[in-house]
Amino acid sequence: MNAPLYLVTDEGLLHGKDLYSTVEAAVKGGVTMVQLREKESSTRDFIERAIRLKALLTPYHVPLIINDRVDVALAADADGVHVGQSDMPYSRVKRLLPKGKIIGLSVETREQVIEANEWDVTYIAASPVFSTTTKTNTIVEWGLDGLQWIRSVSRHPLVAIGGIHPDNVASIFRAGADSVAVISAIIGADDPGKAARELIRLIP
Ligand SMILES: Cc1ncc(COP(=O)(O)OP(=O)(O)O)c(N)n1
Ligand SMILES: Cc1ncsc1CCOP(=O)(O)O
Ligand SMILES: [Mg+2]
Repeated sequence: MNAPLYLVTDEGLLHGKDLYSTVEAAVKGGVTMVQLREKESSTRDFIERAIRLKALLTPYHVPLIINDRVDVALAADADGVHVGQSDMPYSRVKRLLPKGKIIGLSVETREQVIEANEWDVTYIAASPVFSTTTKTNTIVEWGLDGLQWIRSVSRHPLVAIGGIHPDNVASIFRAGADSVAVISAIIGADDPGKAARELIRLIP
């Protein structure tokens, strides 16, 4: 996986901006992977957005990941799924998704990091690396020390998510992350393309 700048969507933070033009601007600015994260919408709306995003992203060769929902990923022929520790278990996701699809997994505890070494996930996501108001039902912040610890024991590519902005991007990569995933730093920005360009410039 080579996706150093990972954009996760959140309709609630668009503040009137259009989802598709926001994502396209961010991709033009340097985003290398996109996750459609819909916590409120109906299954039908989720699938419709996934199909539109997939069509938008394909010409840019940017993979589309679906949060939580394997059925939506299959319906939209997305490139993969991201699951957390309360979502469909890895073994089921693996069985349902065609070979070659991306599987991302959130890790919130040291035990979960060790357990993931048994599995062929595409990446693990340290969740959250820093506290964030975008998602509050989390256990504990990994911090930079936590990231370093994960890097030392995990065999998987490491994504960091939560509270990431231009001032802390470089330190996150120095701690061993392969990728930063952001919501508010791009989705909430007045100029999402510029925000993505600023972040990509800071990635070593
Ligand atoms: C890249 C990435 N990392 C972590 C998460 C969080 O997943 P989860 O813990 O299942 O929480 P929800 O996003 O489903 O609320 C993520 N979505 N993406
Ligand atoms: C989805 C998710 N999972 C862990 S933290 C988080 C939210 C990240 O949002 P932001 O980049 O705005 O802090
Ligand atoms: Mg989830």
